[in-house]
Amino acid sequence: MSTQKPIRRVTVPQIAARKGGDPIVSLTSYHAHTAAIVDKYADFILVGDSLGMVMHGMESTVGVPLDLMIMHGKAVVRGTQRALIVVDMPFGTYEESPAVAFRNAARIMKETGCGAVKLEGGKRMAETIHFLTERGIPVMAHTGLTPQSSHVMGGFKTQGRDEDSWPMHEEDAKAVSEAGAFAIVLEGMVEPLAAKITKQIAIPTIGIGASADCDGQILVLEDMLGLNPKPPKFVKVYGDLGNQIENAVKSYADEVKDRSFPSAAQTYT
Ligand SMILES: Nc1nc(=O)c2c([nH]1)NC[C@@H]1CN(c3ccc(C(=O)N[C@@H](CCC(=O)O)C(=O)O)cc3)CN21
Ligand SMILES: CC(C)C(=O)C(=O)O
Ligand SMILES: [Mg+2]
Repeated sequence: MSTQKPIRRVTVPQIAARKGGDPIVSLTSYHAHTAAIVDKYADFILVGDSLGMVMHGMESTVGVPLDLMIMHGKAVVRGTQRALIVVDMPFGTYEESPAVAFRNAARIMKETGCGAVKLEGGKRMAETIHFLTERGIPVMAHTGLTPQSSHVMGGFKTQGRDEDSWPMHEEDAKAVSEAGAFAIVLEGMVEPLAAKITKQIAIPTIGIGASADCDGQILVLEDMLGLNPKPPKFVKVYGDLGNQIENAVKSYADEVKDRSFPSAAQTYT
């Protein structure tokens, strides 16, 4: 029998209470073994729908199925014990009505064991965010550059370049905060707008391509590890995994060809 006490995960209220406090650390993860590493350092881990592009080679996040989010969500929950796990609701699973959103969010939570869901949209999603949170589903909001709307926006476009659009972005953030979201991702917006919104609203802002003044930051893990050959400008590359993987694969290929792999250590006698 293990005497080790189970480690309790970071809770939604603990994240919400970090407004204006110690910066919230978060990364995406789609995979059990990498999530186990991220779990030691992140307050929450996002199973993002960017997995469609990163893991499955899709051109956008629009084609990501709910079942795929659930499969990767399960993998990350199994691989972790400490961080709060947040799973993205994919395009088409929440926009139609609060009732449809509830049905799909409840499925995500029951089947993965995650602690919260995230969905894209400001004012227009406020009613749905209220509906979910009133019924026991914590919601992280996501405004600014919302990749699921890339077909309407004409691509992945930085938001707030034109100061006339600032009031709209400020109202979006205020609306989701008042609707009950416990935190909000601000993606791809000019720095002063993200800083302004962070000061105005009561919930923590999590920046990606936004501002160092946000209450926390998030990046796509594979981007910051150096696996994405063409990362967006807002990514800081902390690792060199692309080259490390290539060198390892090349060594393996060489050793297979010259029969130095497997050697005695890797064979059953
Ligand atoms: N690997 C990956 N990383 C991400 O951060 C990410 C995804 N995938 N998929 C979903 C969205 C899409 N994201 C993106 C993708 C590209 C740009 C991009 O190319 N931006 C331009 C700026 C364009 C402008 O200024 O309007 C850039 O040069 O960085 C931005 C966000 C962020 N998310
Ligand atoms: C970039 C983050 C915020 C995201 O939504 C994702 O990875 O899908
Ligand atoms: Mg996403």
